Formats: sequence, C-alpha cells, structure tokens
Amino acid sequence: MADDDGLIFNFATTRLDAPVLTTHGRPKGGKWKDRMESRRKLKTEVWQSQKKTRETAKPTSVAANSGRDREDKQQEKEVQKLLTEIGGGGNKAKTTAKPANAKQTNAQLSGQANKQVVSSLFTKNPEIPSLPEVAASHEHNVSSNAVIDTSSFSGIGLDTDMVSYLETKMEITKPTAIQQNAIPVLIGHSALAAPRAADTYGNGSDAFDVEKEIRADAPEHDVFIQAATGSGKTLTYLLPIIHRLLQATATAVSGAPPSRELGTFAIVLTPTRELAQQVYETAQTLVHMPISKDSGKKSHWMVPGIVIGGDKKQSEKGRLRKGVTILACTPGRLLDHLENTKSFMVDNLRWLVLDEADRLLELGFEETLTKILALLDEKAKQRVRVLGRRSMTTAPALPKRRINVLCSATLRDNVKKLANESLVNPKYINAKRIYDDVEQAAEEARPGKGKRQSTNDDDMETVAADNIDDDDEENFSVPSQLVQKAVIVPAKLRLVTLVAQLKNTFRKQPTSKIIVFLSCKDSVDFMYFLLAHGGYEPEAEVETDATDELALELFKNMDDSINNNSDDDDEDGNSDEDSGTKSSATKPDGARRYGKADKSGPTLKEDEIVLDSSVFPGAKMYRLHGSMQQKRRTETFSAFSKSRHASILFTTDVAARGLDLPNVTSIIQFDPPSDVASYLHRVGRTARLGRVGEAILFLLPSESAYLTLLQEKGLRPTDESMESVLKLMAKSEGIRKATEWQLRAGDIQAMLERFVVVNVTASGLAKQAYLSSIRAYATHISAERHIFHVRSLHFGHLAKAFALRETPNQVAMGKGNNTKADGAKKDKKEKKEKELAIKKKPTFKRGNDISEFSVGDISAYYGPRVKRSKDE
Ligand SMILES: Nc1ncnc2c1ncn2[C@@H]1O[C@H](COP(=O)(O)OP(=O)(O)OP(=O)(O)O)[C@@H](O)[C@H]1O
Repeated sequence: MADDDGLIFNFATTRLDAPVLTTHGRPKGGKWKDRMESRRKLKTEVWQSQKKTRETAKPTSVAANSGRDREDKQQEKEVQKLLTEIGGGGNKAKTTAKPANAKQTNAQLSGQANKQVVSSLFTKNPEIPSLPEVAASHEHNVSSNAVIDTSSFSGIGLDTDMVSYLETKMEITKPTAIQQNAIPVLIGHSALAAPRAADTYGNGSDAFDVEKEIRADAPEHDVFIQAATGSGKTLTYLLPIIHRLLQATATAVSGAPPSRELGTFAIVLTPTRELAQQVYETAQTLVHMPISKDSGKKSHWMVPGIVIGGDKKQSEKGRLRKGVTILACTPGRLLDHLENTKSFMVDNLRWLVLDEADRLLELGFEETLTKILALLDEKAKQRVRVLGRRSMTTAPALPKRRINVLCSATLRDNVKKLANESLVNPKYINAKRIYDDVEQAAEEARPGKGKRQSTNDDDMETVAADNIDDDDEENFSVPSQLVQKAVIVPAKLRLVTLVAQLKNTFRKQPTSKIIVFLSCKDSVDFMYFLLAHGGYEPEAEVETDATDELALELFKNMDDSINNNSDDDDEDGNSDEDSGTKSSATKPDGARRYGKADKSGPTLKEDEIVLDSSVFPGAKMYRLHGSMQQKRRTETFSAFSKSRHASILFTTDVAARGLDLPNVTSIIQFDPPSDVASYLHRVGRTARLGRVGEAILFLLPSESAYLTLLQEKGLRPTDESMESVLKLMAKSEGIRKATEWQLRAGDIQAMLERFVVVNVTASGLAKQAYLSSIRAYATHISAERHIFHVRSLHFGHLAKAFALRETPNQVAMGKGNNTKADGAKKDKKEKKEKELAIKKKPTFKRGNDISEFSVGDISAYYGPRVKRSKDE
C-alpha cells in the first residue's frame, strides 16, 4: 500500500505567518491587484504545507475484521464521526496555531481557507494489485438462457390463439426451459410435466385440448419458480393465467360467467413499481390478442390494472371499482386497498404471484405479505359464508382454489420459510426439472451436485439449476455468453476511466445501450448532469464578468495549478497560460461553450427525462432512482426501453431486478453492489435470452479481494487494466504518441472539474453525491466489510472522482467554489443544516438495503416498511 493510502484527508494546512484573513479566508484591504497577489501567494503556501502534511501523516489501518454483530453500528458511528470531523471540526479550534497532525489541521482550517486542490491524476495513487489469471466465464458459444428449439408453445398446451399471437405479434415462437417446465403445471396439467419437457412433448405439432386433458380430479399445485435472469419468468406465469381465463369463457360455467364485474382473478406482487409496470404492460399486450371466430372464447372482458405507491389512491380506487382482472401491484399499496377499499373485489381470486419473492423479503415485506395472505384467505372464507358458492365462477378451466406462485432467484432460508408457509401442494420448478420437495431441490443444486458453466446444449439446464441454493453454500450462475470484466481503478482516476470506458463502448458499437449502477441517488443525479453538460466549456467571460473577484482568481489559478502538473503539459512540453485560451485540439469531441447568453449554465430540471450528452456526442442520458416522481420514473423507464439511440441510464439498484430493458448491451457497476445477489441481478439486465452482453465492475485497489469472493460464488469476471481502457480511448481519438494517453485523461478530468467549478448546479450535486456515496459505502453487508470499509477510503482522492477541487472538509462544511453560494450567511446556515443532518444521521440500512438507502426514503417507493425479520 502506498504511503498515503490510509485515511489521510486532503485538508489544507495553515501557517503562523499567514496574512490576515476574513472569515471567508480572503485578505482584507489594499488594492485589488495586491489582494490578488496575496491570495495567490497564500494558495501556493497552503498547497505546499498541505503536501507536507500528507507526506508526514501515517496511514490509518483498516479496522480489524472481528465482532461483526457490533460492526454495523460501529461503522455507522464511524462514518458519522468522519463526516462530523471533516465537516464540523472548525467549531472546536479557531486558533491559527501550527497544526500537530492532520486532524488538527482540519479543525483549524475549517471555516478559513476555501482553496482549490488540483492534483495530478497519476501520482500518489495506491498500487494496483496484480490479479490471478481467471478463466473467462464467457468462453462458451452456447448461451445458458437461450430459447430451446425442441419444443413449441402449442406442444406444452397453450391456447392456439395465444400461440399464433405470440408468434405473429410478439415474435415469440419457442418456450424457454423454465417455460417448458412450469407452464404445463400452471395450466393445471401437471401429468404432462416431466423432467425434460422437450422430450415429453416432442415437436408439439398437435394443439393441446384443455377440456379433454384436464381431469376434474386433477390436483392443483402451487408453484415455486426459480430461473436465471432473462429466462422469461413473466410470461411463465402470465401465459397460463390468461390461457385459463380464456378457456373459462368457452366452457360450461356454473355460477356467474367470468366477467370484469367479478373483480380480480389474478394478483401479481412485485418489489418495485417499475417491475409492476412491466408486468402490467405485458398483460395488456397479451389480452389484446385476436380470438378466432366461433371458438366461443372471449378476451375483451379481461382488464389488466396496476396499483403502486406514488399514484393517486382515488383514481386507483376508481379503477378497482370498475373491475381489474389481472392486477400488478406493490405490497404496501395492495395491503392498503385490501384493508380500505370496499369496492376491491377479490372473491374470485385464483392466482397470487409473488414475483422476485426473495427481494420482497429482503426489503422487509415479510409482515406485509403475511397480512396480505391472511386477508385474502379471510375474504375467501367470508365470500362462501355470505354469498354461497353461486357468487363464484366455477369453469373447469379455472383452478378451484387460489394458486400461489413464488418466483425467486435463490432458495435461501427465508424464501424456503415463505414457501413452506404459503404454498399448498407445491412443485419446485427450475429449468432442469420439477421437484416435490424444497429440500431436495436445494440439495441437488448444491455446488458439486450439478455442473456449472455449460458447454453444450444438454448441460444448459444444469447451469440454471445451480441457482437453487441455500445460505451456507450460495452459488450463482450468469448467462454463459455474458462477458464479465473487472477494472481496478485508484479513486482519483475513477471518473476519467468511466468516461473512457463509455467512450470505448460507443466507439465499438455506436448504438450501445448502457446501464451504469451507482450506490446512491445523489450520485445518479450528479453523473447524469455532469456527463450531459460537462463537455461544454464555460466561457471565460462568465467569470471575468462576475463581480466576485475570487471567482476570477480561482478560474485563473486553476490552470496555473494544472500547469504545475507535468501530466498536463501539452505536446511540446509547454503549458497553457489560461484555461480560456486552451486550444480546441485538446477539447473532447463535441465540446462547446456556453457564454453570456446562458450565463447561469444548465440546471437540473425535475421534469426532464432525457438529455443530450456533450461528453458523448449523439448519446442520450437517462436517470432512474426512487426519489424521482413516479410519473418521471415511468416515463424514463419507457423512454429508455424504447430508445434505439446510443444511451446511458444512470441508476441505483432500483433498476437491478426484474426489469426487462430491451437490448441493453453493457452494464457498468461503477459502485460495487451491496452483495453478490445484487451483482447477479445487475448483470442480468444484459445478455438476455441468449443475446450477447458485457458487464464491467469498477473496484478500488483496496477492494480487489472482492474478485476472490465473486469467484468463490462461481462468478468470474476477468481482469481488465485501467491503463488499457485509457490508452484505447486515446488511441481511438487519434492520439498517436504512446505517452500521451495520460495527457488525454488529464484533459478530460480538467474539463469536468472546470465545469463543476463554474456551474452552481453541478457543484452542489457533486458535493451532495460525494457525501452520500461515503454514507452508502458504509452500508455494505458485514460479511463484506473487510473489503469495503469506509476507513480504507481516501477521502481526498475520492473527491476527484466527483470532479471536486475542494478538500473533504470544505465539502462537508458546505463550502463551495461557487462564489455566489459562499456568502457568510449561507455558510452558517449550510453548516448548521449539515451538522443537524449528521446528528439526525442518515438512516443506514444494511446489506441489500443499500440500494434503497440510496434511493432515499424507501417507504415512498415500496409502500410502508415493516420490521425486518430476525432470522434474515
Ligand atoms: N420464449 C420466449 N422467446 C422469446 N422471447 C421471450 C420468451 N419468453 C420471454 N421472452 C422475452 O424475454 C424478455 C425477458 O423476459 P422476463 O423479463 O420475463 O425475464 P425474467 O426471467 O423475468 O428476467 P429477470 O430475472 O431478469 O427478471 C422479455 O422481453 C420477454 O418478452
């Protein structure tokens, strides 16, 4: 580890003989020119002093990896302490005495210097560890979640009209392995379901006659569906539901015939609103199928609906009153309607699907789910008691009782418990086979029991079976055609390496659709804004014109500082004198200027869902996180899904699970996931249904042990060097000299930093993102705490990843380089607010909640939160 790799703050130091400063760190009195000169001199001295402090300070060791139970709280305390230290130290000491150590320096300087730190990108970085060679996990030509050719939908008993609609309108012709196994069971024809559905059904040339095939006494099974990401789980449960509703209209019925007035027949519960939206849209598409004449079947009465938090409850009530046949919803809102909406009729409910059941439990919805199940049971009993059986429709095609379907990626203990408690006469189905016993399913899928990473068609189903596992020996698999990479990047170079990686991806494939995962919503807002607008160079006049002298000085000094770095020298070894005169040859593609006309520069607008990028010309920028208004979330989701342009979606884990965003070519995990299951789900947004895709994980040098952890779980990203990423960008931009890739990286970093300096919005977003991401870092699960420990972060270096030139204490104090935001009053207010926020604490949630921590107030997105169960 390099000397300065410990917890050393990038604080400015003070000196005994410093000029007299105002409370804002500015020299008083004298001529304008003298003051300028004095400031410049002070800045240089502070910089030198700061350098000295850094060199003499000792690295702080990473906290010992013991006493995990206490660690969560300890970690929270530490972050709060660190934030208080870097933000509030100034209260303790206002003396200008010579600092004894870095901490003291911090305390002394806060509230005084408001200086810029422009450090070189390529110096003082920790060593990048060399990693063991990893056999690429994507060397197989066969994809593990591809559609199987040996069967057809009619072969597994699906309604003929549905089959032709799937083929002609949706271009879906062959079922996936999980569909082959689960659809017959859900259609109610489990006798036909066999370990290898394809063998059993042959080529499926004969249409399946439900009336003939379903025996009156055939037992109905609840179903547990477990399958790899992107294997078509939504259609696996929706097709049988619609199939049976359709059949019910064509067969003799006792009681009322199925109609909209009979209320809700199927409820699909999802952990996120976006997933509910997706299920709703798929159901909408399916119910609009044309029905062959004289078949007696009717589809027009089926009405899909959606109730999710964030929508107006009154309009939801109205929809429920009219009748919603297939309802997609999130748990909190469903419980609310079950308890309070009298017109919500579930008397005829025949299916309850818990999609992403493991995620629902992770989010703490266990109690809500238990209440929902109890209420549904209670309402079913009441119906028979009060109205008698006549109120029910009893078409033979319909299940005689409510069928519960659980979809989950894993068979962890909490999911097993839920399955045991809620499933009646269950079948456990994966892509390989059907089990009667949950323990047997888990046992057979343990590492060593099944093969992993298939090399041929026959093994394909075994691969997916490996996903079924228990807590002790968790093992995961990803689509075998997915290319997984990891790039180890020192903190200072993170931002520019991300830009390079994105540029390289667009160069390789100009219409790439990329998702960038970040740990918190503030980082999402910042990256979205920065990479949309940061390629526009601000006009020097904006600053010249500014009444505040400091701004002018900063703008000039900034480039002096840059020029102090040998890295930033131009081709001939000369330095530019003034950023305003930097040659356009050094500017990135598409760099433009905004000047007097839009002096204030761009701002972040709430109602904006897409931005053109100035950093990646031609590309569209999107963002998605839980703090956005529901309407914007829905619009963004739909716009990014439909986009055929080069596009980037910046998001938290709100988009990690279940979302089917078509044709995503690349996943970048810029902030590492909160646990391995999240890794699996994030990368699962690409390489869907046999398509190619790549996933790149960014790690700090101190986090490289994470790769070993991933390998232990069967996930094997190969090592990609940061240097190769930066060199490739430089080369493809026509930079010929082998040594100049560092200059190019420096240019890009400087451009983004300049933008943050002069743009009020960018500066605010950068600081907020910086602080929030440190807090989010502290929410990694305790099992991974030895890898992701907040004490191993170099706060000063990290600031550069947010294009910040302030020291950490300036950021935490709310001090900015946006001169107008620096009035004494505002400083005081901001400081107070910050201290209050730190005291009040950010709510640290554990493990998988990192994403929800990051998306802000969880109850706003997922409905009321319930207590996490103790045995989770
Ligand atoms: N048999 C099929 N043939 C072709 N496309 C299909 C088939 N089944 C589903 N699809 C399509 O595949 C995409 C992914 O399906 P879906 O979202 O249901 O996957 P999933 O298994 O739920 O993934 P995840 O676990 O990531 O949520 C959808 O666009 C869907 O229309």
